[in-house]
Amino acid sequence: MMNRAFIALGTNIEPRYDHLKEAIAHLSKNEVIKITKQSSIYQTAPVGYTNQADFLNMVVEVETTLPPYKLLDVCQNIESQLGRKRDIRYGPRTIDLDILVYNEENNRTERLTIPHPRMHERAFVLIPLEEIAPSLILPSMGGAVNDLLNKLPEIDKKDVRLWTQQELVDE
Ligand SMILES: Nc1ncnc2c1ncn2[C@@H]1O[C@H](COP(=O)(O)OP(=O)(O)OP(=O)(O)O)[C@@H](O)[C@H]1O
Ligand SMILES: Nc1nc2c(c(=O)[nH]1)N=C(CO)CN2
Repeated sequence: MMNRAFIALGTNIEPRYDHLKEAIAHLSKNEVIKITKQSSIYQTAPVGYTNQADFLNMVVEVETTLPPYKLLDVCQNIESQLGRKRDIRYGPRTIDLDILVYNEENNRTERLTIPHPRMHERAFVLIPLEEIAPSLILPSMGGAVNDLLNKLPEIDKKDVRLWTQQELVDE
């Protein structure tokens, strides 16, 4: 069966753009995962643990025959392959892949909670997600992506802006 999932990517250790590109390449080369939509890349101020570098964030839509836990395995293997080390909670990372949504499923275990429990309060997730799926409905979170984004305080959104490849040249 074909399933639709959304995956959020984030990185704040250089070379950030390369980490995004490599993670996308790993996803694409998986025979049972097809990337069907890809947001722009956004430069975002760190949320949570704020004493760290700015992130690049984006969201992709995928079609896959993998069940949720297998998709999580793929995401975590990509994180390991790109050299992610886990130390500070919410701290710096070479790459982070979070499953935001998987079909209409609601799952709540420590290893995997879907929809992602913090996505509705994160502008760095909702802004790229809105770009590719504005009317995606998240019943457990109280509405469609564009509604959730409208409910976020302006102050949370002001530090999320489009990132251009020109900035790669300048970096
Ligand atoms: N929807 C999900 N997507 C990815 N990981 C999840 C999800 N739900 C639960 N997890 C679990 O969360 C654990 C910690 O993930 P991670 O270290 O990436 O957290 P974090 O990125 O610091 O914080 P956050 O989860 O708020 O983005 C993972 O080991 C994974 O099993
Ligand atoms: N801007 C931004 N801030 C974060 C991010 C992230 O991807 N982008 N990820 C975090 C850990 O999940 C904590 N804080």
